[in-house]
Amino acid sequence: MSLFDRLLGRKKDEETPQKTFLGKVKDALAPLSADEDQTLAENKPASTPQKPAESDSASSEDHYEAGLTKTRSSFAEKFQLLMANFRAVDENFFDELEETLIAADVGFEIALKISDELQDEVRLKNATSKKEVQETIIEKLVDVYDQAGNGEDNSMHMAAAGNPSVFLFVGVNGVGKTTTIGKMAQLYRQQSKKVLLAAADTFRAGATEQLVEWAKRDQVDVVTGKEKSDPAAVVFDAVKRAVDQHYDILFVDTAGRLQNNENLMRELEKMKKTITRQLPEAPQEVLLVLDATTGQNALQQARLFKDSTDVTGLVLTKLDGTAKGGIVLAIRQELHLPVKWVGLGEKVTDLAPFDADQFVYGLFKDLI
Ligand SMILES: Nc1nc2c(ncn2[C@@H]2O[C@H](COP(=O)(O)OP(=O)(O)OP(=O)(O)O)[C@@H](O)[C@H]2O)c(=O)[nH]1
Repeated sequence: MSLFDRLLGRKKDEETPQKTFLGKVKDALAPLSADEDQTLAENKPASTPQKPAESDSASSEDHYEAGLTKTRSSFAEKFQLLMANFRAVDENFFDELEETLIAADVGFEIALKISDELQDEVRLKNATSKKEVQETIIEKLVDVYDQAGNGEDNSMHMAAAGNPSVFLFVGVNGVGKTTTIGKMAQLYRQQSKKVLLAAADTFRAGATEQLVEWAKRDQVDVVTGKEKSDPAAVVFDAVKRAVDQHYDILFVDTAGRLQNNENLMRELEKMKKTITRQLPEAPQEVLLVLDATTGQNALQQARLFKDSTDVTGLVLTKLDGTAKGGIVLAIRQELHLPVKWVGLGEKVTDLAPFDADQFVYGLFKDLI
């Protein structure tokens, strides 16, 4: 069944009063109960990628829907305006469609591609009425979105049993690295993981205190260094402690800004080598954190980091504060880097594992 059909079914279920929306969505999106999921997770070899099971899937759905409100309503509004002015399937119409897509930050090239493919499809289906055209467009958008993520591995990679998993967080300053670590550490700790944080952003005054605050709130341990000290030395101490004291997960917070990008990338490489020297299989994840509110700028940053370091996945933060959620499509289509987590608010609970179905539903719900 295509993603579009699944979403359509979900929408119909939502409108059917006899079964609750939540119940239906659970059937459609979560074939395993939390218990089954947990049992399966326990039976998997330790190297199998895992994410913390959602302790409350209802809240995850609510988060997606609420977190994507701005993008959804902004796109729906523009799209409805486009359709309200619909006269015929002509060049004018497709020009306006391109503009609507670009405004949602799906990216220029993708907007053109979608528009071209749609022109073919609308003709092929001989769609002329407003309703037919609208349906074809939404189906195509969902389809393009789904295809772009084909074969994408959104799971978190974990170390073999007995070794700590190391997650290195990179990204420019202010994107939400520290906040994401704070939220994620809490999630894993709730799963009874022994969690250690490393404050390797020794560059920015206040960065260490911020992480120490999170560690207190999460009730997890943290390794710190002096301001302006060598971040690799902090990483060295943290990895050593993680190994010696049998931690399950080590989160490494890094600086977002140095004198220049070259220095920043060199510093990251040095940290990675420090990790690998002690734990050859680590880091299991190098997560690039991007601020969704910066739209195409985020894409530019992703290109830069992807070229300089082995990014394994993305965390897209602040989706709640932007109408530019279409950026996920641009990232998927262009960079082929899996989005692994999304930040949907400032609270500790406002972090969710990326779920394509929930995301697309959150985007197009009002138009399906
Ligand atoms: N609305 C919203 N705000 C967020 C989200 N994630 C982070 N923030 C906010 O973004 C701001 C910057 O977050 P930080 O975690 O300090 O960013 P950073 O990347 O560690 O910054 P540097 O330490 O300067 O490199 C803070 O005010 C966070 O509360 C999110 O998902 N939604």
